[in-house]
Amino acid sequence: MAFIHRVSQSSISNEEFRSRLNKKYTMEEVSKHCTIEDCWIIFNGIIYDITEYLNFHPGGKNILIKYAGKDGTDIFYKCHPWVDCNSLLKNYAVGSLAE
Ligand code: HEM
Repeated sequence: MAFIHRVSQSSISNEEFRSRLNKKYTMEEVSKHCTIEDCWIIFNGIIYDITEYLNFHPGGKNILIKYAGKDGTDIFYKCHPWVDCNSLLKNYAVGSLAE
């Protein structure tokens, strides 16, 4: 199953993860990545490029694409507070939100 396959991949090192977070993006920049070919989402201040993950999301891509280029934190917790987003999307981190 595609989803199981993806989560069994090894993830990037903590060092690599931290260095990605050093890259800061403004909300304005994030909002440009709002299409099915180029889809970013913010979760707890971390920006993820979920373009590939759209195909694996168990809730489907249509529901997720509504939050493309936006902050998905609140809706994420409403839909599935038990899901460990940070570890699922670790490999897709591209940066963090500029203050
Ligand atoms: C980008 C971060 C997200 C990740 C990593 C993620 C991950 C997941 C996972 C792992 C499940 C399966 C949960 C389970 O069966 O226990 C799921 C289901 C679901 N997700 Fe997400 N999700 C994300 C964002 C969202 C957002 C923003 C929404 C709402 C707009 C959403 C709506 C749903 C819904 C409705 C289901 C349930 C599908 C069903 O019961 O068939 N997800 N998601």
